[in-house]
Amino acid sequence: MARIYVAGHRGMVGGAILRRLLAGGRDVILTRTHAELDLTDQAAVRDFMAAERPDAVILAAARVGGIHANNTYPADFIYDNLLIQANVIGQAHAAGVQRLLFLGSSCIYPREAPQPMAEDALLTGVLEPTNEPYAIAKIAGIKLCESFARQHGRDYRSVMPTNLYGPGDNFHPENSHVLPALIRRFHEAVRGGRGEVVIWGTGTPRREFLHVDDMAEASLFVMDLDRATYEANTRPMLSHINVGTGEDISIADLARLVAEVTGYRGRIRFDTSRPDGTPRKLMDVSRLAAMGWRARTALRPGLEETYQWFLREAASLRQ
Ligand SMILES: NC(=O)C1=CN([C@@H]2O[C@H](COP(=O)(O)OP(=O)(O)OC[C@H]3O[C@@H](n4cnc5c(N)ncnc54)[C@H](OP(=O)(O)O)[C@@H]3O)[C@@H](O)[C@H]2O)C=CC1
Ligand SMILES: C[C@H]1O[C@H](OP(=O)(O)OP(=O)(O)OC[C@H]2O[C@@H](n3cnc4c(=O)[nH]c(N)nc43)[C@H](O)[C@@H]2O)[C@@H](O)[C@@H](O)C1=O
Repeated sequence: MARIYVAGHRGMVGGAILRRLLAGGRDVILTRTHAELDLTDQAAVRDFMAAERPDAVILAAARVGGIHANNTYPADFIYDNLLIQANVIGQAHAAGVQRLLFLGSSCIYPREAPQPMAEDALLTGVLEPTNEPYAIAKIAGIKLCESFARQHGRDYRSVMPTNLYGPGDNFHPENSHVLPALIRRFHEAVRGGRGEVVIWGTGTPRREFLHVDDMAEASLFVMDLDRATYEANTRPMLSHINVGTGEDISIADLARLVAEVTGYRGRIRFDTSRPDGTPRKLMDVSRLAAMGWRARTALRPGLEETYQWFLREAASLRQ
């Protein structure tokens, strides 16, 4: 019976990981809301870790947002995420926590990385400008875990998720990621009888979408790997492991799929004054596949399930 602290348990990924851990019934789960424990506050995180001394930490708390949020609030994205990561990872070590899983992001890879992007593409080229501050913070998170492993023997691991979606997502009209943003926009167009929906950019970028329940399963799979297997598959630097579906779709085709799922039959217009961001960021998921994990949820059923969740929860969505 391990005591596991899930940081960010009210978020989309943290919530999915919490559901999975509770369903497993094996462990005692520690949680704190943002109001109870601000992870940018080093003294508060130090006191929490010293008092609770969890056996393991899953770091799914972060300042998170889509291309517009990243492009508009770069200081918030680099500063808050550097603080959250340094505090949680550094104070976990100080409190003697031996096991930790850090969630990074696919944006850590160079904008022009060969596709699909393998783990060793990290730091081989310039990053996508629209989310470079956030990406730098995430790269620092990987290096924090790796360094506490090398210097202090900690078993601190990192997974790099591709774009995620599902229940508990952020559907904010401006600051969310593309998939939830389109669900909300097409839904409101149908309800409002509108004949046109505007999509940002050219529609030509491609994205890979992993359902958050698959991400939760993959996170615990990596967490439970024996250390020798994890280290053998993250050489030379004990670094990180990609998590994705291995398939991508253009934003234009995603929009058509969301239109079908929401019953929208009007026109789609592309607002090319809005940025496209990275042209493509398909993850090479062969390392994780070689260790025995693959995504199971196809995009169409995953989208339909997410839309049903959206309809049930629309009244209480994060604004
Ligand atoms: N969503 C995606 O497409 C992707 C996500 N990821 C990564 O996965 C992880 C989880 O993302 P996701 O679940 O989508 O994000 P969410 O925004 O849904 O959840 C983030 C959680 O972190 C909490 N949080 C933020 N700042 C603080 C703070 N200062 N102190 C305490 N808690 C805080 C939030 O609480 P509150 O809302 O109350 O502030 C929220 O519960 C992140 O590391 C993200 O970078 C990686 C790739 C893709
Ligand atoms: C997970 C990942 O998520 C972010 O990177 P991103 O994938 O570029 O982000 P996104 O999901 O917001 O956009 C994907 C594409 O979609 C197009 N797009 C069209 N219409 C809308 C729209 O209405 N909203 C949004 N958000 N995008 C739209 C948009 O123009 C772009 O071409 C970063 O957080 C990054 O750091 C990161 O980690």
